[in-house]
Amino acid sequence: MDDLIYDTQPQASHFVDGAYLEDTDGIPIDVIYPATGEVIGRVHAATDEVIDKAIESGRRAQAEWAAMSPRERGRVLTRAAQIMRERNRPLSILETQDTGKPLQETLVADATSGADALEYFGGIAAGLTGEHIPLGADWAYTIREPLGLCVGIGAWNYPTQIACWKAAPALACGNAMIFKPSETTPLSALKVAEILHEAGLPSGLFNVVQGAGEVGGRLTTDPRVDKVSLTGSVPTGRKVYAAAADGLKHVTMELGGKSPILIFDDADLEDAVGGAIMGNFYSSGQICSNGTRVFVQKGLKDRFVARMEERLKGAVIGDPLNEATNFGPLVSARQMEIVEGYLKAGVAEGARLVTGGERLDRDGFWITPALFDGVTDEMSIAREEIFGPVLSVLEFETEEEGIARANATEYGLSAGVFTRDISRAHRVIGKLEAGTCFINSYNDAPVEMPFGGVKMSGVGRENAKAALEHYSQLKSVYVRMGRVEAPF
Ligand SMILES: NC(=O)c1ccc[n+]([C@@H]2O[C@H](COP(=O)([O-])OP(=O)(O)OC[C@H]3O[C@@H](n4cnc5c(N)ncnc54)[C@H](O)[C@@H]3O)[C@@H](O)[C@H]2O)c1
Ligand SMILES: O=CCc1c[nH]cn1
Repeated sequence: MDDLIYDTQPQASHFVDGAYLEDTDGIPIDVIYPATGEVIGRVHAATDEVIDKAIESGRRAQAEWAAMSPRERGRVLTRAAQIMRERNRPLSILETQDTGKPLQETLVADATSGADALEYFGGIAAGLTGEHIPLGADWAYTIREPLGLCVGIGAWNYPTQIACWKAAPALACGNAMIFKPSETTPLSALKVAEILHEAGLPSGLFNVVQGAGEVGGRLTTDPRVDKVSLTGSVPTGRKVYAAAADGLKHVTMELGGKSPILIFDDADLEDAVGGAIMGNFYSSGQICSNGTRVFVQKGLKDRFVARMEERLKGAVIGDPLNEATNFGPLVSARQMEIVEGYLKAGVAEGARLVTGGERLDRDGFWITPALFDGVTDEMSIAREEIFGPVLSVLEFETEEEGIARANATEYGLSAGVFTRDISRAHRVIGKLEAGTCFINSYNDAPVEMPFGGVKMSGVGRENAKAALEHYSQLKSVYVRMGRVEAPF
């Protein structure tokens, strides 16, 4: 499979009912390679006819899929995982072309993460059982049933991973899914659909339709849809959650963050710097869980900043398809403008730009990794999600102060602690208001661990056994063994 290269112009815009589907009446969407700004493909947003076909085929297929044994469903997912692994390189190249992320990253974090999810949920599908509840002479039992037709709506930073993190638990539980990728990165989800069908997934169970927020909105509000799972920003999450609530639909909301990393004086400096690099500059800083507020205790702060500046010289910025490159462009001109705006705001508000933050004089959307020191809590770079390569260092003195300042945000996606004092590590993590936490590490996202946020960062969890709760519902059955006693 290593010689397989996918065409960046897909066969058609949508994948519906087991086949590619085109309808050029839909609004055209150009696919732009972020490293050069070139148009490398074009898709069309789904028309009402495409959406209707996706919904109808999904509902039809779901009824039969739910009637299969969970083990049979799991086998299809496991096979898809295997195909995905075999095609990791061409899938990674396509992901790099879609997102601009370096191939060095996409080879290890995108299709591989998608395959992990398919394998994990394929493996535990057979364990989807209810429970027996003894009630003296009588008893009850529960059955874990699917929700029906689920809609997945993706962000642009991890297109393959997001499609698989949603599809794998949904399908394992016996649901169908319609997935709408971000309009910025429409390519990879089509490959996920191809692979699932090649692995034996019946037609209609995983449909991909293209489009922007308007298509997402139509899917969210359609009464034939039972659940909506969004990965996106908080403003979009508010809209989608509200629209879904009107139909009392189930939701999963994987939203944005402004996560803290607390680095104590006793931390291993190299690990702390490495963790902060993983939490700020991987994927050019475009990761929801990034720890962009790096609180460093006073005794270590200057050494931390100096060492970070030094290690940032190791960023290899260049052609993302060259495996030596470890830092790529931002996903779009719009995202680059947003980041530039925050860089200017940081300087204007009095933070010290230690290094980076330069726009490169070349085609594409390039900004070098930026390190700010002397950041204070009220600055916009410390309060708002930037979603770009901008690390802010904030100094703190005591544990209590660090925790209070870390929690002073409406977000609650992730948090990290670096310290050699293991009691302190657990004590601090216990007090941090975040859904996904790390001790002496940052940004690991294994499928075995639940992923998601608290406060404005989200509702529900992806991955692990926890995801099954969000793609299934319990039916309770009371069983009377004796006669029914009634008052009359
Ligand atoms: N928590 C997580 O797991 C996670 C993961 C990745 C990204 N994110 C977040 O995503 C954001 C970046 O991604 P983005 O710019 O693509 O986000 P976005 O909110 O702009 O868009 C996300 C998706 O929602 C769709 N959408 C927009 N308006 C809609 C509406 N009214 N109804 C239905 N769908 C609508 C978009 O077309 C896109 O597919 C960041 O805030 C980041 O933190 C969160
Ligand atoms: O972007 C958010 C999800 C994620 C975190 N780490 C890898 N993917």
